[in-house]
Amino acid sequence: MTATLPTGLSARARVPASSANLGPGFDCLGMALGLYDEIVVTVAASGLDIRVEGEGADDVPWGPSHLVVRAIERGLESAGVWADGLSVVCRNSIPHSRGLGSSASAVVGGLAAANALAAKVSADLELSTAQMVQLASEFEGHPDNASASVLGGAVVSWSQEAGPPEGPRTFAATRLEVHPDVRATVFIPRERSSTVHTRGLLPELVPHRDAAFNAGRTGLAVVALTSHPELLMAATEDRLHQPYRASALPLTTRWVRSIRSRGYAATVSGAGPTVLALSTEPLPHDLIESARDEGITVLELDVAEGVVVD
Ligand SMILES: Nc1ncnc2c1ncn2[C@@H]1O[C@H](COP(=O)(O)OP(=O)(O)O)[C@@H](O)[C@H]1O
Ligand SMILES: N[C@@H](CCOP(=O)(O)O)C(=O)O
Repeated sequence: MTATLPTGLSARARVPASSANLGPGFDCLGMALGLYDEIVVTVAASGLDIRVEGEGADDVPWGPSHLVVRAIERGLESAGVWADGLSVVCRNSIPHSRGLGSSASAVVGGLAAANALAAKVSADLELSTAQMVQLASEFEGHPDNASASVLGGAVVSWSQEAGPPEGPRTFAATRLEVHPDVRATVFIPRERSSTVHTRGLLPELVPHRDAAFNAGRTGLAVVALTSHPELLMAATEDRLHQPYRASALPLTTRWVRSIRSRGYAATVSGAGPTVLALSTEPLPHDLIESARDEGITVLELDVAEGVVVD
């Protein structure tokens, strides 16, 4: 039986951004980063009232098709609860379409807020962390981003395909504890890039030697991130997606090369255009200043914990 949530019941979710792939771990490695969206959901007597502040406020729809609203509805349905109306406030700091997992953060934040509402009515209704990973990954489509925003730290995510390729998939993820010396710096260009567009540039098949190269580098990335950060340069090399996306991301590609030429590990963050640098010391001042001179926003971010609700 579906429980109806009482009017006035409220929950808040604070959800981190994420950087997917981390170089070689295409569609399977991710890291939560300390840049946050906040979502406040209150049960109303009827209708939908939505307010968006900050990143994307002028671009996203303020109505039922809003990604956060759709995620809240999915979360309520999965937890087996019903709200007669909703008031939703989104305070966004994660830039959209820059390769920092904004869409996954929106979905994880909406699901987590809905789950918190359900848990306030009855602890028995609360979805588990594994269910959150599954729901967020199937809803958003990028388990590397979604798992990082749910679990925090760095993550390895994987899926089991049941039946035909377009059929339902079971997603799972595990968290890696990032070595405390690892620092994450993001270089965020002004220009946007659509994940769907740059995924379309990837070939259906890749040479076996490139697949083997990435398998080795992905294993190495887990070691470098958790216990041997001195291996980060080799561990962030990739042949599966960055070379194919380079033509669509000239500024990003130039900055990945430029940072690496100075001896610091750098990769395309997710599908770009942001560059993620991973280092054990702060990046040189002149490097950061010349990026800023090109209009690139440079931020050193903490490796974040997963979504938090209250
Ligand atoms: N907080 C949000 N609220 C509503 N929609 C969002 C939010 N974040 C992202 N989106 C939607 O997702 C799109 C960006 O997704 P995508 O191209 O995958 O880039 P990203 O790397 O930022 O996830 C935005 O254009 C917007 O439609
Ligand atoms: N593995 C995906 C990750 C997309 O991340 P986003 O932050 O750019 O949406 C990919 O590389 O396409």
